[in-house]
Amino acid sequence: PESVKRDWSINDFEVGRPLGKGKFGRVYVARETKTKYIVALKVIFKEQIEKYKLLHQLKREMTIQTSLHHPHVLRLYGWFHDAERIFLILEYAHGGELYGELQRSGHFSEQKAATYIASLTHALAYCHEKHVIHRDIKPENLLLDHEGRLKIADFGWSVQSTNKRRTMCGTLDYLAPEMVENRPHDYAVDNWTLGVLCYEFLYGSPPFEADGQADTFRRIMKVDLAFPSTPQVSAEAKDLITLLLVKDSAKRLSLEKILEHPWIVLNADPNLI
Ligand SMILES: Clc1cnc2c(Nc3ccc(N4CCOCC4)cc3)nc(-c3cccnc3)cn12
Repeated sequence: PESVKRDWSINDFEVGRPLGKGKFGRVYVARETKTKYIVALKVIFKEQIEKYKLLHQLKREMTIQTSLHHPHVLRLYGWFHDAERIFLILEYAHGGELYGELQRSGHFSEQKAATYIASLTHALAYCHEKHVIHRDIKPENLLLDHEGRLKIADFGWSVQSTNKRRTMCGTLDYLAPEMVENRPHDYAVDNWTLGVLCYEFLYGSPPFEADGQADTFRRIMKVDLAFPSTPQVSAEAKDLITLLLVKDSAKRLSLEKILEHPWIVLNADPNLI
């Protein structure tokens, strides 16, 4: 859209309520004055970026995010800055946080979980094609559009919403063993994360959750995977999770094979993928 070439300023927007706040700033819903187009405006304070020496990472993340055009990846339309703040002009996800929906419902149906996993798999296949890995996917970074379509909304600046939430920066829950051990990681970390998310969508909490980070670390390294007896989950779903939560990254089910897995084929809603 025309946003790509124009240089924007805060005067082009009527800023609405805050959607969430985080370490680096806040996200607001906003309306572009001329077109009345609704966007999300993410405000990042420069002194925070300088203090944590994150300008390089921010630039890299923004360059990546601007180049990604996929129905399941939240768009970054552009950005501008003033003396003390950087503003990111983002696609507004009308449906809010997937995490909120998971908290409210406890766990998702197999159809909803399979649809979200299929959407994520397509988005990750696209990201890998563009040589983008480790999108740091966790429920906190997943949003929904007005039709309930999943949007990956992360470029490293995940924000904690106003509703109660676990400490995001601390959680190891979604990291693959090679990440946790700080070994070189490749695309397959995202396949592991899909296994963690699939489990969490179906059971309501991640598979290696533990009281302390050290215990979570141990459970991840051991791949200490157990399936509770409730809620009732199909054998196919457990099969897919087991094929993804494999310590040897080379042996994890590929993104293509995930989309061919019987549980996905039988349960994912083709209209929402
Ligand atoms: Cl980036 C970006 C684009 N769109 C959003 C968005 N959208 C959104 C829509 C609707 C509702 N509500 C709908 C009615 O019930 C209450 C919530 C919330 C968020 N939220 C956040 C967000 C939310 C929480 C914490 N940190 C960020 C970031 N976003």
